[in-house]
Amino acid sequence: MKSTYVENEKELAAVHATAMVKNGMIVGLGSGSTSAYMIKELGENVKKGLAITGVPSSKKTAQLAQEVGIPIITLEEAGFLDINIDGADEFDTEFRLIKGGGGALLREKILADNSRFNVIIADSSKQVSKLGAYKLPLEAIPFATANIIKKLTGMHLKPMLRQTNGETYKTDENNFIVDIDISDIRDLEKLNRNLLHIPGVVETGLFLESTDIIIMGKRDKIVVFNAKESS
Ligand SMILES: O=C[C@H](O)[C@H](O)[C@H](O)COP(=O)(O)O
Repeated sequence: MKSTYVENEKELAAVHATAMVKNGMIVGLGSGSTSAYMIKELGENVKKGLAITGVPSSKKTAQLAQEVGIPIITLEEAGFLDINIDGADEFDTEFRLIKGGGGALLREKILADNSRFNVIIADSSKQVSKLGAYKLPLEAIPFATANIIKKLTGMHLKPMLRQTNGETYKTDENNFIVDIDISDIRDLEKLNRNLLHIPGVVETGLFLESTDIIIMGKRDKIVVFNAKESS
């Protein structure tokens, strides 16, 4: 069970971010517990008259959005998103993220890539000076996963095939997740390129360039990091 203050920080950041969602917008809806706060708040705003459409990044998020009354459409129907709001497992001072703790990294990265503006919402435990205390998730196709794991072992990345309740975890796209240890890696851009070169690795949870703003809850305050202001 997470401490109450972490939950408060998540909710603070999530609610703050919803103020950026205006009438008529198409909104990318992230996955995970922080995004769930954002989706519930947006649902409240929809009940009060906010006219938006959501594009969910996972089946779980789609279900929650429907439960709280946010009309949802597919990415194909949307074409492009006005804003995308999502959580993160870690972020550093260069606006780089590890995502995919909940297994939704592939659709999340596609939404981030198809959005005009990307907002990350997080509690303060997600802020790190160096990415990698959290394991980096990779999405891999089942046919290739055993051999991918051998390659990753050879790269000293300590791969672990993700399991839940004794079964191999499957993503919404019916792929597997392999979690790797990147704590010793210095050049994340190079690592990401190398990982994506392995046939059968569909995507990585490294989000290196997509983030515009990070909204972080810190105790009872909000801290906003703006990528434009820092570059
Ligand atoms: O796959 C899951 C997503 O990338 C989440 O955004 C990430 O794991 C953060 O989740 P939470 O808000 O529950 O910490």
